[in-house]
Amino acid sequence: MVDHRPADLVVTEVRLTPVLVADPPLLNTQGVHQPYTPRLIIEVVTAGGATGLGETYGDAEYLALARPLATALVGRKVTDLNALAALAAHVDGAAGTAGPDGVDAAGLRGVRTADKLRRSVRSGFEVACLDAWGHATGLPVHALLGGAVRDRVPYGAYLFYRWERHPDGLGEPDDWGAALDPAGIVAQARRFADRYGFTSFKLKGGVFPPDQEAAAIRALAAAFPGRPLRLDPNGAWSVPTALQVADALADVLTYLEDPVSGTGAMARVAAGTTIPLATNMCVTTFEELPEAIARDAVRIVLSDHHYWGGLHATRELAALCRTFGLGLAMHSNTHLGISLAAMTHVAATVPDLDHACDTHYPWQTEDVLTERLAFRDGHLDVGDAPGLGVTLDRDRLAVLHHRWLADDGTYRNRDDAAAMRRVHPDWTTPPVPRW
Ligand SMILES: O=C([O-])C(=O)C[C@H](O)[C@@H](O)C(=O)[O-]
Ligand SMILES: [Mg+2]
Repeated sequence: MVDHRPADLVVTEVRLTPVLVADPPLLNTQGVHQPYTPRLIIEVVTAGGATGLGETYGDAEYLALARPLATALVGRKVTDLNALAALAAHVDGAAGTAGPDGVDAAGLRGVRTADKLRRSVRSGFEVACLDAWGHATGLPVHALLGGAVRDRVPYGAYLFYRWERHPDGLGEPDDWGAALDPAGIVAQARRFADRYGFTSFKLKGGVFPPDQEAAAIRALAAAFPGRPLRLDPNGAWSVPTALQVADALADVLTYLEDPVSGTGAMARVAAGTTIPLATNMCVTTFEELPEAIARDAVRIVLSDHHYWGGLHATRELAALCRTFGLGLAMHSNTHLGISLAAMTHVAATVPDLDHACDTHYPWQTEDVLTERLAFRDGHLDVGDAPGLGVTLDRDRLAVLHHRWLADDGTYRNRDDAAAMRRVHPDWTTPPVPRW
């Protein structure tokens, strides 16, 4: 272990860098991804000279909470992680910026509460502290969480209906091409399988009428016999529609993800199908767990360390899932390599990781790391490098930050419905249930 004095672990500086990251025109039930999506990169510097990296959502409401937390963290130790929650709660009170509770309209993030916003911000700081602590001591983050129980973490292909390009030539072009029907989805899945070795496939649904999406799942089942398949319409269906689709796909789906909106509706679907239901929408906070468990609404919780408040909180969630017989896997939104590395470290420490984790990462052609994380046979190696095991590329960070600075505000908050209006001027977020 590297020699260090406790004083070396004191935070002397926190740098916040909002960035805009290129994102392809991926479709979901609310609209289409913007050409650029906001993320926040957090750097924590210690007295001993270690620097730690964290990443979280970068929309304005997250930045507003991150700024006072960055100031409050200076003078604390990077090991002081149990105090981070109180610190985050305090700065929230001072800033008064958490906004009203309700349902998140951008990016299908489930319930929106002040506490969840605080947790999402805090998660990026916790990861940065763990990374700095790891660099100071020579230990990987998974060791600081109690140790890895696996040496590689499985990920799945996250399939999206998509356009070839963003309208008006905006954004950064890629060579994936359009995917708007079963053949396009199968071609996309093949490319994911060939390039990354993924053997599980999740289709983002809620875009086309359910029979078309069921046909895409059937086509995937024919192309990849016996492989785990999932369908996620982000709560866009009614209970009867969900039951029909579940019935039609019972022999091929590993699980159905958020077919309907709300715990009550999920419980009604769960009671009428043998397919396990998974969620990253009706259970995204600890407060939502008791009702979901009591009503047997979900079998699998798709954790997202941002929502839940960080890597330690994810392990608390894992313990609760284990206690109540729920499966655990991991959800992903548009993110960069720092968050993917953080996910991988925590996933490595969770004994019961029941399914391959989701990740958007292959869709992101840009990163702020010197070296992209590389999937091998559908897995990421856990590794024993200090901290998260990743290195910041300052030049790339500056480019993506400059894009954020140059933006007139159009992309600083993710809004998939607004992005859709560029093509369909009358588009509004469809009411739920949509079908
Ligand atoms: O599994 C999910 O529900 C998601 O990943 C939510 C995301 O916002 C996804 O739908 C997206 O980015 O369009
Ligand atoms: Mg989902």
